Amino acid sequence: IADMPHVAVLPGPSSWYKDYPIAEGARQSPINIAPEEAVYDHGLPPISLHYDNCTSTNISNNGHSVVVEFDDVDDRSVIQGGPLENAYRLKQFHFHWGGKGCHGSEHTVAGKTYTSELHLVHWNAAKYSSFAEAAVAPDGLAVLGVFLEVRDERGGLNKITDSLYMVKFKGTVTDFRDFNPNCLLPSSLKYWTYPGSLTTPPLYESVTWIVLTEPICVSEKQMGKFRTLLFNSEEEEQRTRMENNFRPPQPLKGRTVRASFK
Ligand SMILES: NS(=O)(=O)/N=C1/NCCO1
Ligand SMILES: [Zn+2]
Repeated sequence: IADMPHVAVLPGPSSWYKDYPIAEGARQSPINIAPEEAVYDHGLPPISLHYDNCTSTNISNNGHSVVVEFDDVDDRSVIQGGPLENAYRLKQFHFHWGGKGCHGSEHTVAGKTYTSELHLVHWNAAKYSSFAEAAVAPDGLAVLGVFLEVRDERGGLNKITDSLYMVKFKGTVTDFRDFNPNCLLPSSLKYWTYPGSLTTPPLYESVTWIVLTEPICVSEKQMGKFRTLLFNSEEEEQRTRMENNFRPPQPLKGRTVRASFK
């Protein structure tokens, strides 16, 4: 036994149900979006994003992704409209990506995967007094999903990719001020929306998903910088590249995906 190999097995999505039974719940995310099955809802207003006064504070590696956090003490940066009854406050954004190649997104569109997916996480501060309280409420969170596909470089992403070397290891964080996520949005705000969950443990079924149909383009070089991040902390001997940090699509279980467009 003493000479057992030190192979750390990362508990992947397929074993999360053991610690988080909700993993097999009725409104889990991500899902495969089938555009032909989506129901156009003419009652769905456009979504409106107010990020101009947003205050980014830091960028960090939490061992699952790279996260940019925002000051969420007031409604200076919110998403509203669309399927949302209230304004939801921007708390953080992060990404999911693959290894080399075109997989890496969490949601898929008619089975198509993208190289990455950006999640802008917001919480319902009109009804709840903290992110933690909102995170366990069925209408507590709203996550805006943006697909990234490999083509030309996206200028607005460079401030992030040029900072990644400072958060290489799990548990590292560094100041990251004056970043406005408007520069990471596509020209169209056409979206699909459905009731879902966090895609990472604890997988709470508290997310109204708003997934934009139009991807943004990023370069292979920019994606390569995400893959220089590590899952491990500097103290650990293991050096495992941070990639394929996406959960695969989950059963729809009778949910309807609504489209904001015909
Ligand atoms: N991938 S996700 O559903 O946005 N997951 C989380 N976890 C904390 C905030 O957003
Ligand atoms: Zn995410």
